[in-house]
Amino acid sequence: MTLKTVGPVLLVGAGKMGGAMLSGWLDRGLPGERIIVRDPAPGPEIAALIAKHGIRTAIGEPPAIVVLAVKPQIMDVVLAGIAADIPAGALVVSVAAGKTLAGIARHLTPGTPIVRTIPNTPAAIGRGITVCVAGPGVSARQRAEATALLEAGGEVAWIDDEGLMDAVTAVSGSGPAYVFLLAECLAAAGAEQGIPPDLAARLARVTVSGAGELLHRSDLDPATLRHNVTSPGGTTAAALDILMGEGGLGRLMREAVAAATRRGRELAG
Ligand SMILES: NC(=O)c1ccc[n+]([C@@H]2O[C@H](COP(=O)([O-])OP(=O)(O)OC[C@H]3O[C@@H](n4cnc5c(N)ncnc54)[C@H](O)[C@@H]3O)[C@@H](O)[C@H]2O)c1
Ligand code: PRO
Repeated sequence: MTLKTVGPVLLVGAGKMGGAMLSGWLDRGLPGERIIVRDPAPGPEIAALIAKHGIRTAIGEPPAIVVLAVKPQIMDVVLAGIAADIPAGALVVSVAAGKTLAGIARHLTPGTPIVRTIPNTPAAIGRGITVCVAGPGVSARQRAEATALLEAGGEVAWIDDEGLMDAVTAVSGSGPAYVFLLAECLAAAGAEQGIPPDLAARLARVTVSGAGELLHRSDLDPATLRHNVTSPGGTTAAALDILMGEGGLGRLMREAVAAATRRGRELAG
């Protein structure tokens, strides 16, 4: 199945995540006329995409896929409002953190096929990863259709155990924020050592994105790439003694991912 034949797709919520997915779909050739966007307050960039690509904001041809990309906290209210507009047999794809298949199904006609997913914002440039779990009644064709749509944002992985979704959210859904924080902290630390702030920010940005690109292109694992930077007794080793020491990045990351996983469970509602 190709992206060009997917849909029509109704996107409910075109904020940071829905907007990133929309950009990915358009960049990779989903025609604007096969997309409907429902968002009471789209940002200027989304409004510009809607105008440029002739995207509809009201339902005409019934959608074959409905992508739910509103905040988990308002999902129940939004679902109650749009349930009647979801045609029988249409596939519902949720990207909401925490919200379970059963929690979404409660609002929909019994038997509605639902796929719960967690994408991430690099989907905007086709470099994200989306993890999916299918509810009962999702056909092989609908799985293929969901995969084609989500692959516009990068890689797609299917899992069978919905219980893993909160941990997945904590790793790949939230993960880009941890990497951006690393760039912020690296810049701030460089400035503290006397580098002018603008240059420190540039060094951090190019270093983090360059290291990410090297990881992306290389066949080597991250530990080997790290070893390749680390001369025995050198400067990197001195820094890694801190970062890999007790209370260092390993422990902080474990605690951070555990906290995000717990929060996902709370958001189930
Ligand atoms: N941002 C991420 O990195 C990320 C990653 C994975 C999953 N998610 C999930 O994506 C969902 C959206 O998160 P976000 O970060 O894009 O939030 P956001 O606030 O940027 O976007 C939400 C959008 O929903 C719109 N909206 C509000 N009420 C609506 C309604 N009644 N009908 C239609 N649209 C409505 C808002 O105007 C806004 O544009 C959440 O459920 C979140 O868990 C986000
Ligand atoms: N952003 C959403 C949140 O912070 C879900 C993963 C990334 O809850």
